[in-house]
Amino acid sequence: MGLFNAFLQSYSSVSLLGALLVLVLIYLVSNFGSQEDKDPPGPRPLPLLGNLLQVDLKRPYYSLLKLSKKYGSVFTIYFGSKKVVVLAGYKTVKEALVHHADEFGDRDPMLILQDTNEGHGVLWSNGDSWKEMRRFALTNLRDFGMGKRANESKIIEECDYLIDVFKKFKGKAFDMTQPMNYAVSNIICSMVYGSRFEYDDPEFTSMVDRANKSVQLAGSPSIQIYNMYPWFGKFISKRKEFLRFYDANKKQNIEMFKNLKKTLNPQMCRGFVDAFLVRKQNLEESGVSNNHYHDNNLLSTVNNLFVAGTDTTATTLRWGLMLMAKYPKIQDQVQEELSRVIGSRQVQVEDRKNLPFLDAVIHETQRLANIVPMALPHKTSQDVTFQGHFIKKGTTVYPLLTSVLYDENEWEKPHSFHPAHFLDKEGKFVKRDAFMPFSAGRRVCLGESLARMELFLFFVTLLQHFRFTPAPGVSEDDLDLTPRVGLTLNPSPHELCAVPSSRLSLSLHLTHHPLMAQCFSSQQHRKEPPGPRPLPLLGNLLLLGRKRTYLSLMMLSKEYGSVFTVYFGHKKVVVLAGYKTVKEALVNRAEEFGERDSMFIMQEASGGHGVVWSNGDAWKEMRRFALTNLRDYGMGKKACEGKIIEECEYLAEVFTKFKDQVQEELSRVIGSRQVQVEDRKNLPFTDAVIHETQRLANIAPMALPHKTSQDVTFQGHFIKKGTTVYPLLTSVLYDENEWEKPHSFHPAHFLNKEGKFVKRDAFMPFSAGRRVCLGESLARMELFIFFVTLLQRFRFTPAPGVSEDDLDLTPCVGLGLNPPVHKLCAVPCM
Ligand code: HEM
Repeated sequence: MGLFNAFLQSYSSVSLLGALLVLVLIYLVSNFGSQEDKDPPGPRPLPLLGNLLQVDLKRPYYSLLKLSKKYGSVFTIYFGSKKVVVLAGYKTVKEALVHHADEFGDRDPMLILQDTNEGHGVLWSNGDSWKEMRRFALTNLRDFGMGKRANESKIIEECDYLIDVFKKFKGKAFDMTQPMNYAVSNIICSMVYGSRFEYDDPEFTSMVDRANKSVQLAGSPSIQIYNMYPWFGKFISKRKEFLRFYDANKKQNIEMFKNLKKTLNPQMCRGFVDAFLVRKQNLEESGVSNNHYHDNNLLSTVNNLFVAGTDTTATTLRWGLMLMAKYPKIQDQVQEELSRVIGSRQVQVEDRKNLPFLDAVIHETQRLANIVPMALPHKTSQDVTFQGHFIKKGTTVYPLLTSVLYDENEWEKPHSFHPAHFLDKEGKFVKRDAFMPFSAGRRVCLGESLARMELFLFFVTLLQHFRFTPAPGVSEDDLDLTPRVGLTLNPSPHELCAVPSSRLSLSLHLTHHPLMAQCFSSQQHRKEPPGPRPLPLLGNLLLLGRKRTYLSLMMLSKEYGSVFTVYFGHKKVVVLAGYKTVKEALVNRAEEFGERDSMFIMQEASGGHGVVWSNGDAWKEMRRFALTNLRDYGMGKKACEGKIIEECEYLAEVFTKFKDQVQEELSRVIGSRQVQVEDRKNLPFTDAVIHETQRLANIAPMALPHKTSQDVTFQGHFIKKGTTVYPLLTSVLYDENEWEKPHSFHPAHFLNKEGKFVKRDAFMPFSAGRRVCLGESLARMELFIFFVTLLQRFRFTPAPGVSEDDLDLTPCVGLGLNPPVHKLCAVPCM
């Protein structure tokens, strides 16, 4: 039925008859459909139509699943005259894609995508060009943050924008497709173009809308007919629409490339496009012609990343929210786990391991949503004998991912939404082999790590802020899970309500938890943190060393514990000491301890503006803007590396002026190559030395003063809203429970027995939580490159006449701890 409907949608009956006649003639002169002995079995094809009568073109994956029950896990089917081998079930798909990765690893582009991509790019290409583009895209997307921490804050920031949009609907029902697409698209855009876009920027929104519509069109029955019978092309209106969208996005991309080219700085690539243009330029300059870095590959690869990076993840998220609305009890469980484990603080990727139920729900959403049901068509790169069947080189192969994700031998309840598929008896998360929504093998999804991070952060943040329900008048049962037709499976059009879950309801929720209930009841006693008795006017000033307040506070913490009160004159201050306490306050209770308390002098100077000394919405906006823009200008990215290396050169020049060594000898010896950030992983000892320097130097010993944003009960103590709080970072970096030799310079703190670098939780020189240093990634990169470059070129020694022991490590007084005034020799290395 689907087939004939598709015909009737697209043709007049006269042209249809004419076309059928042509097909009959072609069939008669061909030996179509003749089966070889060892061909995989399959239903007998009809002339011209092949097996189209057995396939519902609106849901071909579903028909193939049914056919696999009859013909087994490797079978042949004819889409018109096109012979296709279908692989079904986890074991078979895995065996083909993973164990015979090369043989089954080529792509068979559908005709409509061959027309537009012409064998370029990464999705629909093959051979050396595909290999080079895939490698280049992977390397560069990783450099621009894919799967890394750098991306985490970008995604979290984008969640904030999305939340603002959702809030505007004030709990009323709306279609979430567009805002979700824009938010997700911005993540790939910032990696590809180097910037995000506003949701009301018509250039951006039209590009996303067109991409989304194209994916839907590419899976429509009439375009499938075109893929099988190209002769009908000009009669198919959806094909024309698809090509129109493709051309419009192509034009827009060409315009964007032009603009990026105008401002291109090879030392500072903003994103994938810059990196590509620089590579292209370098190859041209060195006279290498005939390479893969040409405009067509740029255009197709960017388009592929843009489409694949937007549609898939946004669709999965919409399925997730719809499933939450349909199964409110599961949503309850997710939100209970969220409030118990992270409360209202900002989520981090690291939290995933402590949120097994939520993780299971995301995995189960991906499994059931099954958004790429037949993967993308593969092709055999050579003759293969597989499970006793012969498959000729060049045969189209569909790895039927539906049959893996719904495999009855692998899943207990393959057709239900059952998060327990991913939980063991103790409620711990368990991986499942047959979880294969990203496919596997050579053509496995290139954006898997990015998608996984996005799904987690977006999903958690949305569920922290909203409760999702069906539109008024629609029951949970009415929510229809039948997917819309398309190349990827979207939910059918629907609206949901995103009802803001107020902080109050979160807190109320929390009081049900025994630990929290304990806190709430102790609040009634208003037990303030202990501390030394203050004198009138002076407070505890006599106890606080004038120069090294942080050391006095360390001493006081030994007496009064990890949360204590101290009076700076008449100003009451609560001090937090030790890794566990500081982390609990700044990370787990980020909101309550996240305000800045201005020092009077800073308040006078800054007027409460800017990002360090401000609070409220102004701070939020400035921090977000500064972070986005510093990142756009390279912070924490490869783009920054070149800039820092350049600066090292200037510094090295200054240093060498003080020595009488010959410049020429210097450059010859250091002529070895320049360090790169990537080298860090191969320099564990250097890395440990840098970390240990930061730990021991402890340059921000009391962080900057915080302030409670509301009344807080913390570790049994009551702290009033507006109280100044000092997270005593010294007490974290020198915590005797955390460090083996807290007061010595001991790089081994960061090395395991094999000499490999190990992270330490109590390494917190940048502080943590809401007010964590905004420039952490930049600083870490600078420290590494400066330090390594200087040590590559110089040996540092005390000034003549000063012994190593004479070098005094007592820091200078100041807001940050500087080394005391001293001179060193920078002796150029051989
Ligand atoms: C939930 C999200 C996603 C899902 C379920 C998904 C799934 C898939 C699947 C099934 C394939 C086809 C694999 C095959 O042919 O065997 C694929 C390919 C691909 N995906 Fe994804 N994907 C997702 C997100 C992303 C993102 C965010 C990006 C952006 C970088 C991306 C980029 C690609 C590319 C470039 C390919 C083609 C790889 C090649 O042919 O070598 N995907 N994806």
